[in-house]
Amino acid sequence: MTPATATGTAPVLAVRDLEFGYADAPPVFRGLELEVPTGGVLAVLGPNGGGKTTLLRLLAGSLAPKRGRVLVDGEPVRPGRRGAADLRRRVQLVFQDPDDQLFSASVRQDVSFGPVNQGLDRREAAERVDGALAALGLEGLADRPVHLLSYGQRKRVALAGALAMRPSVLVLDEPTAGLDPMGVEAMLETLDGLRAGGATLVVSTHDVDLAYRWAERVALIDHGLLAEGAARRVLADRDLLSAARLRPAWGPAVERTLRKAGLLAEGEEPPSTPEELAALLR
Ligand SMILES: Nc1ncnc2c1ncn2[C@@H]1O[C@H](COP(=O)(O)OP(=O)(O)OP(=O)(O)O)[C@@H](O)[C@H]1O
Repeated sequence: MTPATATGTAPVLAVRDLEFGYADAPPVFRGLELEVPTGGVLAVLGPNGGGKTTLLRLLAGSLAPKRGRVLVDGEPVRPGRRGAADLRRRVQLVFQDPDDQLFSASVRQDVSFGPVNQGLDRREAAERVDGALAALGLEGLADRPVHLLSYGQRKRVALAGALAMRPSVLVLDEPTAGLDPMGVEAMLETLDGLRAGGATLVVSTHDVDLAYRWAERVALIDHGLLAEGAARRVLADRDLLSAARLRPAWGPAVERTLRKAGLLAEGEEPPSTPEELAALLR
């Protein structure tokens, strides 16, 4: 991953004047401008069909823009297959459904696929695979057949495979979708660990409350960028949420109520879990 850098430095990824549409359909994006700050979590929110997956795939080089550019570390991605392959290596996409990503017989084989295919020597590849398995708590499952794992475990294996590529940016399509509440918290804890290590994460979600409590920045999209900025500001704006066809979050309403009741001082962070809220009200 990139070394630890503070949010607010030059963007690690940017799109400029980007246009993309699927065959025989109106463009999903036209003139799209977006920057992904280095370090921290950018959550991409929008309604069903709004273009979240399409944007993530454009950022990760698995779709090519019809017009405009993607820049990594300020450098435009070269046109053509080699440019796209370079982008895919530096920006790793983790699909929403792990079964779209996993195809090897065992967990270790699957996580090894990227590093081995990249031509790394065996020792370096094994080191990366061991590191990724450890980061995801999968050491005990390394030799298990992938198809015998639970959905949540398969999601972790897919993430480990991306991590083993040591990308500059991890792009995760709905990483918490389909997980039970404990699975969601475990996934967030893992992603928090990566963030603390300096990773840049781009995460799509429909969950406004999750983005409010967890992401530093958000991009609201619905066939174009509606707003981008600090999660606490954008997601407290009911008009913006309504324009993005999203329901208001509980978080901002709770925060407003606590401040009005004098239970939260100026500059004090609002609670981000039910337990923290309960402690504040005790
Ligand atoms: N392979 C494809 N071929 C044609 N149209 C597509 C394809 N994939 C997506 N679309 C269309 O592009 C638009 C954006 O879809 P996309 O999957 O990016 O939205 P999304 O925000 O990720 O949706 P969801 O929240 O339902 O996953 C939609 O109108 C969708 O029907």
